[in-house]
Amino acid sequence: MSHPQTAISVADLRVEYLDQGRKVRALDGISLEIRQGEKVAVIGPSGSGKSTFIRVLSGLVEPSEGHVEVAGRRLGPNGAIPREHYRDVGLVFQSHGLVPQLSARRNVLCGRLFDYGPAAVGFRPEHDAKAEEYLRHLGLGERIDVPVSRLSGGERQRVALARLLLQNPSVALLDEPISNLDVHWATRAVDSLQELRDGEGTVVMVAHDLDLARMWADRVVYLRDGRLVADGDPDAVCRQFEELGDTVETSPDDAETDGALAGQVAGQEAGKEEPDEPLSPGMNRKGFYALVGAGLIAAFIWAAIGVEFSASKLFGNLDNAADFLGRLFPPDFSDGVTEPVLASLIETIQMALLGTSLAAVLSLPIAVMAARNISPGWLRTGARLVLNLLRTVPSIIWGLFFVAIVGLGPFPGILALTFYASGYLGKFYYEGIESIDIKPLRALKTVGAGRIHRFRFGVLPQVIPLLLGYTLYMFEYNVRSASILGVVGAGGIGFYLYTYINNFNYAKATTALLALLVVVTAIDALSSVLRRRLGQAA
Ligand SMILES: Nc1ncnc2c1ncn2[C@@H]1O[C@H](COP(=O)(O)OP(=O)(O)OP(=O)(O)O)[C@@H](O)[C@H]1O
Repeated sequence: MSHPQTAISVADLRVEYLDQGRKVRALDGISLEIRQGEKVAVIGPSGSGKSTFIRVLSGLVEPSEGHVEVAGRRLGPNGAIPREHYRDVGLVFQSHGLVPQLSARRNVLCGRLFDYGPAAVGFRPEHDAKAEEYLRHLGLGERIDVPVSRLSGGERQRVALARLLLQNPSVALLDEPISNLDVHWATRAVDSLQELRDGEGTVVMVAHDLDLARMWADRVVYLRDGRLVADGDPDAVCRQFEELGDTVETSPDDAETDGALAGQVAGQEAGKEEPDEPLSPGMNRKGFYALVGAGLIAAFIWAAIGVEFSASKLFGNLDNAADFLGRLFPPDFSDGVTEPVLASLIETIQMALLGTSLAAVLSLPIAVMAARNISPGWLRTGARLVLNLLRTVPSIIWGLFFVAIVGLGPFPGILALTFYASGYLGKFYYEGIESIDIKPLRALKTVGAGRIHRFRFGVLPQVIPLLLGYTLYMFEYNVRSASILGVVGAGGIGFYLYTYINNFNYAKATTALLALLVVVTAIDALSSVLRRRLGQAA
């Protein structure tokens, strides 16, 4: 254990990344100590290892070698970071790590999640008041309850800083936190860092502005090619930096090394553009697409020959077609037809509504179990198997099964729709859950949020609009599916369609089809408006 006044202790730190099988050394033998309360700026040209340094101190990237101790806790190698670590250590990335769907206020409040139990409802008034005070101080008084997705890059940076202030950690680590701010707000932002732990907070900040580093920092650390070039008095170190002719560039927003972290976490390279290189020896991308195209054409020909597909069969029977179409019109609108058609149409919609709602309830837990980013492998495999099975059986076959079990009527139809739609909804849901942005989740973890908090504040706001959209789409689809279940006696308008056509009452069948067309078109229009709204809310 180091001296109690030491906030950060690093000895002989080395970090290597694996980049397409090659080792890239990002940090190479860094040793330094930072005392509690010190304000340290880290400078260096692009690629010198500044972000990696911050990430190692935060516990997000493991050191390959060396000793790292932050806020009295030894980090890595291969050591899990306890949640308590993130009460003492706060982080701000250039890519903010905010939850876009939540308001600025709620994002800031997430900085205190550590103080709340998983089932807590609402935040304490004193935290709310403080969150508001910090947002106002940083010039966001008018934007407090606006979702972060509608804020500019600079505004988001200020929200992330306000969250750090509310978290009030003893060690604050910031990676280019003010790159999008003008001088006025940048100065105010760095000044506000003095408030952390009543001035006793330790701050390590990657800085791209040498003037700001000179003005604000007690000490400047200068990295180059992963090595420590200088460490000490801000004026002297910045002068050395200028004399060496280095330049500090701001990392492009969002493309910053968050990708680096993803690479580490997933064990694969990230944040690198895929080059247009040969896909396998001797084949480039164009050759690959030509091969795929030829394969598709061959598959089409194979299928057409297999089923004796021939356009001449249709055109050779044009007389029959004309005769059939002639008998469809005019539709029969007599009461004896419209009344049962309308009643069965209403039943069809009711079946689709119930089937879709039950499917949503049934498939959501299965989807959570099937999502790669949430569930362990063994559970995932089982859950996906269940969803595949549900999807494999067509709705009409489910209808036959349930008619055999519970008898004729709309009830077996509802069960058939529930089972069939669960297979699809479950797949849509888990793909939706897998597509969420994990940066905000990671950021929530770094303010000490537990699993349930991360799900409530990080996953749900992102997926709810998406899942509602899928469910609406499924309802739309189920109205169509429900319209054929009557063929097997499982309720809905299909019964009349089937009976009319079987008895050659084509004019009556046309009436039923027209009624169905009107309803399906209206539901399509309504559902696409609703889905568009949900998309905007997302
Ligand atoms: N996930 C990764 N995989 C492979 N190499 C990586 C990865 N992340 C970073 N590197 C490499 O490690 C070195 C240090 O990168 P780092 O992002 O820490 O530097 P930086 O000083 O923060 O750069 P910048 O100012 O451009 O953000 C660079 O050579 C970079 O290409």
